[in-house]
Amino acid sequence: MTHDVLIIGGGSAGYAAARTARDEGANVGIIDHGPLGGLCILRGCMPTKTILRSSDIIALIKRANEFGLSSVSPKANLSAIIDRKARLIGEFADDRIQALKDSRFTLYEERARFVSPHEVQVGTQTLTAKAFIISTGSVVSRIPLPGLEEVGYITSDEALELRDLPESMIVLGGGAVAVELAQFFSRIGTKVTLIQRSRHIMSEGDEDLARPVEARFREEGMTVYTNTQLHRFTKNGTQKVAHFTHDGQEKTVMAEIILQALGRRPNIDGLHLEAAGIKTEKGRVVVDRTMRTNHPHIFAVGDVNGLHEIVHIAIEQGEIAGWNAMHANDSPRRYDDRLKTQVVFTDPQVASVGLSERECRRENISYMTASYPFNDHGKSMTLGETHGHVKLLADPLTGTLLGAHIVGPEAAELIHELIAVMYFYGTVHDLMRIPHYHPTLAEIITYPAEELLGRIPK
Ligand SMILES: Cc1cc2nc3c(=O)[nH]c(=O)nc-3n(C[C@H](O)[C@H](O)[C@H](O)COP(=O)(O)OP(=O)(O)OC[C@H]3O[C@@H](n4cnc5c(N)ncnc54)[C@H](O)[C@@H]3O)c2cc1C
Ligand SMILES: NC(=O)c1ccc[n+]([C@@H]2O[C@H](COP(=O)([O-])OP(=O)(O)OC[C@H]3O[C@@H](n4cnc5c(N)ncnc54)[C@H](O)[C@@H]3O)[C@@H](O)[C@H]2O)c1
Repeated sequence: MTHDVLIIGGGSAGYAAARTARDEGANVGIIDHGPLGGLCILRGCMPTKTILRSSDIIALIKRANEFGLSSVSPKANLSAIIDRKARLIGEFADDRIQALKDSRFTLYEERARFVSPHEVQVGTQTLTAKAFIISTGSVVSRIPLPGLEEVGYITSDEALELRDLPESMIVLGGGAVAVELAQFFSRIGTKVTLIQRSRHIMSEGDEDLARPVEARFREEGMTVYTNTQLHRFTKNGTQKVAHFTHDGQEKTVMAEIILQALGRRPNIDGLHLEAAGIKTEKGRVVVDRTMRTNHPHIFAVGDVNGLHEIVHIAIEQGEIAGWNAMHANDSPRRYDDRLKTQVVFTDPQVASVGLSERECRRENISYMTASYPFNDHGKSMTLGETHGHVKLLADPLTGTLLGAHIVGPEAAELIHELIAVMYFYGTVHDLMRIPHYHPTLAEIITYPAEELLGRIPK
């Protein structure tokens, strides 16, 4: 069987590529061994955000007194939370499965492997195509820490299926998976200890964004160790024990369950990329800005290229590859990460777009920055949501926004004004001219903008 475009992996990136290539007139084949639906829907973005809603609500109910309401002692029913998640995820997955099975595509529910740069084996069939788009996603990294495999652990996959509330949990790591799930379990009643190697959680971002989240975690009763080195894991009866160094001191922590959230790696297992001569580097498929691999007719998009494991970026890359695959002789579309955005859905939320201070320093980019705290902002005070701040980075001469970062209430929503302004190469002057309703959380953006405006040479 021959196709114009063959997509290997029908998750968010692959489906976006398939739809785009189809709209450009391609005869598209999609190969996915299943379960169909993709990480974001089945075990990523959507299930985590669904269960976090329950833990956010319970945390707010526990603060009833603060708002002049009689206190209540809510209790979480983890099994019911998982039922709600399963119901919603089932609906989201059904929509995606229907779309993949649409007659506009040919769906092969098989595992794919390359036989040559122009052929892919699925079951007993060999498929050929003018272009291939690899979108096989990522898998949890196995980290060789002594004793960890032997004592056993769960990953985010199993954490999203637990029905009995663990009494205690050690969370390894301080990335997005670790912090979102750590706060979920802590808020619904598990005694959580989070162990992070770097000096602060969410170590890819600026330190000032992590500190308010760590403070909130500790206030809520979580134990957070940063700046650690994990040594080994042992068992004490049914308890699992982590042995580590913290600030130079030997420590041990015991818990019923270990959640291993030490990162994911591109999923190239069993694809036989070598049979097609596709270049990889540190386990990721190497691509250029047009999403092409070292073969111009083979593309790789989403988590499998290891650029950013974020779903809207996976979709954007899929659309770029789907279009480029059908326009080999036109000027190619390119992926641009100027507006790279990430949100972590803790409370307070953390949202970033564009450059961080760390990136500006590393790349020698001149910038000026100003921050404003939510605990001095009227609307957040009325809401009782005063953790965190807004930080803007701008060009010191022109005031053009280079990056924007929010740690605080509704950061995930608030960041979109800044994404829009940056999309149009807007400046701090623009932020001051755009009307902001009073009293809103969004008004806070004007305070650091005003400070930066005052620093621009007249
Ligand atoms: C717990 C968690 C929470 C997350 N939360 C968020 C969030 O809130 N926001 C956000 O932006 N991102 C989030 N992410 C990241 C996001 O889910 C991923 O970046 C995104 O889903 C990746 O999409 P993809 O299309 O690259 O891969 P996937 O969706 O994983 O698709 C890969 C597909 O390839 C198929 N496949 C694999 N190998 C083969 C093969 N050999 N042959 C045939 N088919 C194959 C698989 O069955 C799968 O359907 C989260 C991730 C995790 C783990
Ligand atoms: N809200 C969101 O958008 C969201 C939510 C969850 C996941 N994701 C995406 O999924 C991807 C995977 O997330 P993740 O949190 O699993 O990975 P990650 O790479 O973001 O974090 C892994 C953490 O483990 C630590 N670590 C790694 N090896 C270690 C070792 N040997 N000892 C001690 N610590 C070690 C790292 O310092 C880091 O803090 C991320 O890229 C993230 O963007 C996004």
